Amino acid sequence: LSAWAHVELGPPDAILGITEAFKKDTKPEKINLGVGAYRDDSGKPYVLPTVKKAEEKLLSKNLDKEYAPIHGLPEFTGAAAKLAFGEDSDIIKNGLNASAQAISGTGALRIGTAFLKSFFPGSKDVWLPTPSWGNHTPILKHSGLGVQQYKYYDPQTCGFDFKGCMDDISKIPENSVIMLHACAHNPTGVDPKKEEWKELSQLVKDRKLFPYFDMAYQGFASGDTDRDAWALRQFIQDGHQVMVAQSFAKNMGLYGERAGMVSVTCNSKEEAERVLSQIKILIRPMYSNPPVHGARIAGMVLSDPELRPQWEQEVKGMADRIISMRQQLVDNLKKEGSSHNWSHITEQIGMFCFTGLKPDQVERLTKEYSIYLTKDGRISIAGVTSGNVGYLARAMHEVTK
Ligand SMILES: Cc1ncc(COP(=O)(O)O)c(CN[C@](O)(C(=O)O)[C@@H](O)C(=O)O)c1O
Repeated sequence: LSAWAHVELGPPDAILGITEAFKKDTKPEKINLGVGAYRDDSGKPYVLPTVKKAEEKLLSKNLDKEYAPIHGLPEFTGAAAKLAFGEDSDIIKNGLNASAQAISGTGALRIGTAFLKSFFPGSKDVWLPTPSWGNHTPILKHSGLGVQQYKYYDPQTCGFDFKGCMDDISKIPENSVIMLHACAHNPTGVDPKKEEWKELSQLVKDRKLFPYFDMAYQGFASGDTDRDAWALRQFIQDGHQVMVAQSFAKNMGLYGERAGMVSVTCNSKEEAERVLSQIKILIRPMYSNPPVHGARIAGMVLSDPELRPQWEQEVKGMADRIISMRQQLVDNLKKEGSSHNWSHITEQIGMFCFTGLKPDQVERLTKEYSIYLTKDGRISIAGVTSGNVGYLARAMHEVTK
């Protein structure tokens, strides 16, 4: 009898499994709106020109392939910290951030939650918005933490349930961890307004909650990297200690290079050194040290005086294309004669649109039109192009008549 006779076939991943199904579909008009990966207007993956330029510069340096430090390449972690906290942030000036390169945003969340499990002095429950990124719960469970939820999305308006969110947060037990999406909330695309963020910050402080920011889309939401880090920086300005997970998958197109970082803000340089030492002890038995190529690219793009401004333009270009696709989708839905209010499609921000489609309507889009999206009705606007937006609008109109 095989040792694995008892192993059951697990379900496909709710998000990445959509791409697997899409690849099997042979219909020419098929559209993949599942995974949050940017495509240009011809539906092709986009390698940023600054990333290509950085790779050429790196190649000419003939670098070795030695191990990176456990907590990553300093030329990456230093630049990534400035991107998140701001070029002239006191956190950076006073060395108050304990920052470790991670295996993209997922790795940053995994290490950060493992650190919370071992060292957070309060509750081991982490409070997620409802809904949140599908992988947040499995990551928290992997780290041995509990998962609780607070209200966030309002299905009636397809917008932010600010009142419900504040009510729920006011009931979260003190000294718990609260997960916040810094910008471009996944899966809803719904972000609090600045005034609402300020009230959330005050309430999180009153409740003595610890904010863990997941910032996977900095620059990709509004097109401006400072604007997209506003909530994180506002919380820090309001005196919160924070943990933040960064990803360069979307804003630098480094999906498969797995470049990310986890940072914890501390009260002194000495405390940051103690915290980092413990993060390194968590990393070493997990994967020992991170991949160097993506970090070298990201570090160079962020700090090279010629590449940095170009990159900011490229990120803005991606954000702008998505914003214009949102508008074109709404215009086409109107042209199809849809009587629904689709204004949430242009009010939401970032990679995703929470359409409000019901599971049976989602099912029809896939079965009858070969349009692939997650069961919850989330579509990646990055998969919409001027070539397929008309077909998408017609299909959405047909299934929502
Ligand atoms: C909120 C959030 N946080 C972290 C990540 C991690 O990303 P990475 O590990 O690649 O840096 C994603 C990516 N989420 C997806 O875009 C998505 O929801 O489709 C997709 O990449 C994924 O892995 O699910 C995300 O949406």
